[in-house]
Amino acid sequence: MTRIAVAGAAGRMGKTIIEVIHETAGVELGAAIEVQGSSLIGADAGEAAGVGKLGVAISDDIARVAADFDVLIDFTVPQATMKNIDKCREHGKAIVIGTTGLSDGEKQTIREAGASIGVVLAPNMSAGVNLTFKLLEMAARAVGEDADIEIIEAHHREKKDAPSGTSLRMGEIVAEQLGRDLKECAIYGREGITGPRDKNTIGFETIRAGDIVGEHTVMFALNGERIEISHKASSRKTFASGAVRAAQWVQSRGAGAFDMQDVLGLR
Ligand SMILES: NC(=O)C1=CN([C@@H]2O[C@H](COP(=O)(O)OP(=O)(O)OC[C@H]3O[C@@H](n4cnc5c(N)ncnc54)[C@H](OP(=O)(O)O)[C@@H]3O)[C@@H](O)[C@H]2O)C=CC1
Ligand SMILES: O=C(O)C1=N[C@H](C(=O)O)C[C@H](O)C1
Repeated sequence: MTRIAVAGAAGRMGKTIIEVIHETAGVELGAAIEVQGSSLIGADAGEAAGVGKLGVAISDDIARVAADFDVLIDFTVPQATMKNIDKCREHGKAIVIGTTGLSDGEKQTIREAGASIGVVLAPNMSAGVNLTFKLLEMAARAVGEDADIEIIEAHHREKKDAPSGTSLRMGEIVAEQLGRDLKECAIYGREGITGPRDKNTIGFETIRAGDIVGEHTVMFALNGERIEISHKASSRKTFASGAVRAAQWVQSRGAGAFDMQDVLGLR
């Protein structure tokens, strides 16, 4: 049995993860964490998630519930994730991180925690997106040098970070295959007299609208044809199921820094 704690328990992803834990054999909700001052501290996490009473009160202090879980799943904000990684290190707990908008330095600190605890960090926990990453490697190798490459992503109106963590990872994968540095070749949106397109750039377009769960398209445009590799998520359960699977996987792995390619055996 894997006992899971959920950070950001009252958030969109936190509630969905609690729902998936409730529906999945071999896992149980051990603890639920929310930000200090939240009106839901002390409330039942199952009731807050809409699945009925689970007997787990939402806490604002990981230290106080450390004996109740094996793996923390964190879908919050970078500032909270960085505090949670320290707490997990302190208490010897594995962690699965889905939070996006992390800086390069923050990602490096998270990976370094893998020296003492199990860490899975991935901007997208869906099996479909992780398969898409492999297709992008193939497409970039086959036509990337000759193509104009554009990455288009769409998410709900409440999303805090842009471009999405997934689209940035897609850009990195394509750039790596082409021997380019994404930091130098990325163009984020266009406006004004931009002139003709520089062939070596990778463009990003961001849409924020309505309740879109998460959509990503990478376009490889050539003369006379174009290839579009797309993924469209229609339910947050696809991410939540991946996160729960990662929690079970990392519990049996021990220390190390991993991503969903490792969890899904796609490396
Ligand atoms: N890797 C993946 O597969 C996916 C990643 N994501 C990412 O997950 C993150 C969360 O997304 P989403 O659920 O939509 O966002 P929400 O804003 O709905 O949820 C975030 C939750 O974290 C809470 N929170 C903030 N600070 C803390 C803290 N210190 N301790 C505990 N909880 C805290 C927030 O509380 P409050 O609102 O009170 O501030 C909120 O309830 C984003 O970075 C998003 O991009 C999303 C989907 C899939
Ligand atoms: O905030 C979201 O909702 C999502 N964020 C992730 C990202 O930034 O890539 C993944 C997913 O598309 C949903």
